[in-house]
Amino acid sequence: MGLLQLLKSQVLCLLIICYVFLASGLIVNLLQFCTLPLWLINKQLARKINIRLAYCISSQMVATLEWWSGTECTLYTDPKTYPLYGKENAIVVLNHMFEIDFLCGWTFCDRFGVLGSSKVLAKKDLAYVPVIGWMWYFLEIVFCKRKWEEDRITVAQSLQRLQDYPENFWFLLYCEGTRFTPKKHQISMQVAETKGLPKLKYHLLPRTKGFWVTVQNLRGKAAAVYDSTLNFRNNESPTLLEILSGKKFHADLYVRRIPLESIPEDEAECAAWLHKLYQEKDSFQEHYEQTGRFPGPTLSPPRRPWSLINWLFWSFLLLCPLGLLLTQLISSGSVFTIVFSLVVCYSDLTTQIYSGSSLDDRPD
Ligand SMILES: CC/C=C\C/C=C\C/C=C\C/C=C\C/C=C\C/C=C\CCC(=O)SCCNC(=O)CCNC(=O)[C@H](O)C(C)(C)COP(=O)(O)OP(=O)(O)OC[C@H]1O[C@@H](n2cnc3c(N)ncnc32)[C@H](O)[C@@H]1OP(=O)(O)O
Ligand SMILES: CCCCCCCC/C=C\CCCCCCCC(=O)OC[C@@H](O)COP(=O)(O)O
Repeated sequence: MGLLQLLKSQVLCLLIICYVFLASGLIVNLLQFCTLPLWLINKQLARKINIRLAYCISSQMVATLEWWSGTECTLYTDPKTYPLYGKENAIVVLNHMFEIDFLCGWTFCDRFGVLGSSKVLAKKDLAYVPVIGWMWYFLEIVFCKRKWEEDRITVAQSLQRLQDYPENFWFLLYCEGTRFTPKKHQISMQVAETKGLPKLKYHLLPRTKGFWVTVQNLRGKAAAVYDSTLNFRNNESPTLLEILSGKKFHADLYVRRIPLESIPEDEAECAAWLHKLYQEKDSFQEHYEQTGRFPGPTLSPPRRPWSLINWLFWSFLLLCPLGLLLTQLISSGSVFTIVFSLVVCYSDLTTQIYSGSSLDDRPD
């Protein structure tokens, strides 16, 4: 492990990153709250301001992936459709296999200039998470309770509200509804069997209702579905903690642009279409497994400096007062200072010992 890598893996660095994220996030949430009266006067302006405020939060996580961990992202796609990315509204269908798949999605959003405005069909519980969940409330993120009797109305209404959204957005849909685990896979393949559907090896059986309601309600607004399949090189499954510890990975994303008009309007036909899509997605994963790459040409959209600039700005703003406070505490020599310093040093030491052994003991 190099010196820089060792430095990045210190608990103190993790604490600093989380402090900047939480403190800046709560400030942004407060600013978002202050835009409430504006929604009554000028809704489109309020939306545009909230897009920029949301960027301040989500781009910090993007910066940790791109600039702190140095993770690289390669896009496999048709060069003819590439110029359209970021220039139109789209529904993104992504496999849900990795802890940080949403973060890789955000990275691509940033590279195509739609990070602040991008949306997701998220479970309702996430709306109550401070910083991210509160930010999403002002971004008009669509939440579902995963109870179709209720969702069919509320999800459709939330999607209809996006018809006059003033900026381009990508709407992310994890049709599998939950992250892949062998146990969930086994259950969902039992459902596939009872429905007479072909088995999938790398995906859970997609939930078709959310996809159908999204396509129907975004017709005329979204131009296409971006069928996206994500994988990491060397069979790795990165965690958020590893990214925050500065560990580098290489993500590969395979994207196919499918015009929205080509998707059937009828619910049953649309469901059958989605099942077929997931069978194709499964074959792309099989291709990756066999060859270590997705089919077709590769492109590497460059990372942009804005996420880093935003991160440095908030770090400067929030770490300067903290530094001053700590200097004052140390010079006062209070008991608190000594206890705090000891706790930080101790946790740093134990993490080094643990990470040293656990990383080295990992199987190849
Ligand atoms: C160029 C670059 C391109 C791309 C870049 C990539 C991405 C970037 C894009 C945007 C990024 C933006 C934001 C991302 C940020 C963060 C995201 C983070 C978190 C969000 C993650 C979540 O919260 S996922 C959970 C919530 N979402 C979903 O659940 C969506 C999928 N679900 C549905 O659609 C559901 O249908 C529903 C929620 C609408 C309703 O659910 P409900 O449970 O009520 O109904 P069902 O659908 O289950 O209907 C019952 C039918 O299901 C069958 N069944 C039963 N058991 C199973 C099973 N185990 N598997 C499959 N099916 C099952 C049952 O038989 C019923 O069948 P029917 O025939 O009657 O339909
Ligand atoms: C600058 C970096 C600062 C780092 C601070 C870390 C704080 C991280 C805080 C928030 C991240 C929120 C991301 C939310 C996305 C999580 C994905 C997710 O939760 O998917 C749920 C889905 O699978 C369904 O799950 P279940 O079926 O219920 O199981």
